[in-house]
Amino acid sequence: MALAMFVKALEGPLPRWRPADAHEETDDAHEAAKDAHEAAWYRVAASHHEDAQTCAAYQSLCLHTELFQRPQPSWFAPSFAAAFAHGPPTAAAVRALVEEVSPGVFAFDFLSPSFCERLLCELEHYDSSGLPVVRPNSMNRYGVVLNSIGMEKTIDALQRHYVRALAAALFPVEGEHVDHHHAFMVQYKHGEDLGLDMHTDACDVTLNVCLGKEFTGAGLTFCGLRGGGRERTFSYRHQHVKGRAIMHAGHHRHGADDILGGERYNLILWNKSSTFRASKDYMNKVARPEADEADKPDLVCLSYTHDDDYEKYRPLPAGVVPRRERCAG
Ligand SMILES: O=C(O)CCC(=O)C(=O)O
Ligand SMILES: [Fe+2]
Repeated sequence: MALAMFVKALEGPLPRWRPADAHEETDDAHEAAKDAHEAAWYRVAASHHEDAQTCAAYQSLCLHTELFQRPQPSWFAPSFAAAFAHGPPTAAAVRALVEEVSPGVFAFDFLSPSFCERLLCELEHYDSSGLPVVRPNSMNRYGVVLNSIGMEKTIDALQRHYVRALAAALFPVEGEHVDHHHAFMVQYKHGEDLGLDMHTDACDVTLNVCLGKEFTGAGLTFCGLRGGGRERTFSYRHQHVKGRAIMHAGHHRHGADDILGGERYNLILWNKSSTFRASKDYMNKVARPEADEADKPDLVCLSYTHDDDYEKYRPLPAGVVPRRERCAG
């Protein structure tokens, strides 16, 4: 019976449950909802199917097959590999490995320069393969989602064996047990995206590591925590260094300053925790208001994507549609 239901589910969405005495007048509404539900299911299924085909196709084209397997100690900076040589380090050892460069922002040497170069070559090779490119999110017009090219298992292992211990030690509430993720590469250069508007991440704990290449400008500006009362107050400007990573809470407002010259590529891992997301702490977090627009913000902390009062303080950047028009449309 259970097997039969499972097979049925693979064929398509299960029929929606309806109370036996549902009134006939609601039939049309129910039918419309059922159609929408089914259409959504088929869209998701088609997209999974396309992703699976892309991953399989790229396996025979990729440059470095080891990048699609378990992470190796040689991928990491020596200090990072040493800290994990005998399994995940204690919280005290994690604290000794990282530097808290600003409250809630931790920096540490993470990847070896040669690994950064290999990963970048692979991602550039993917880009020139002609296979479909899944972009990271609505804000990044370039870059690629790593799971969509076949690296999901590698990133799963990276999260489980390395990142989880860091997130748990540095963010004991949100990061106690990160267990799923969205992993992507972002890129900035003249003629493409120059920077990234102020935002918070759709995750619990973010890991952000610079892969190179050479660049000037392109700092990462931090303001406050969403709902913390000082969300739009400047706190820190980070200068990325190849191989070095930062870890911060997803609800820490940040944005990428425009690049002035060269090219910058970063690998971003949005870590999410199922346990945290089922907790009261999480419910309280999402219930907090976005930004306190009563307070006078620091100009660098304003977001044209998220703040209704942006234009009260600054003209919109060229080409940006006012938020009220975007939201009305
Ligand atoms: O460019 C960066 O370093 C950060 C990018 C970022 O914050 C994001 O993609 O969410
Ligand atoms: Fe971000």
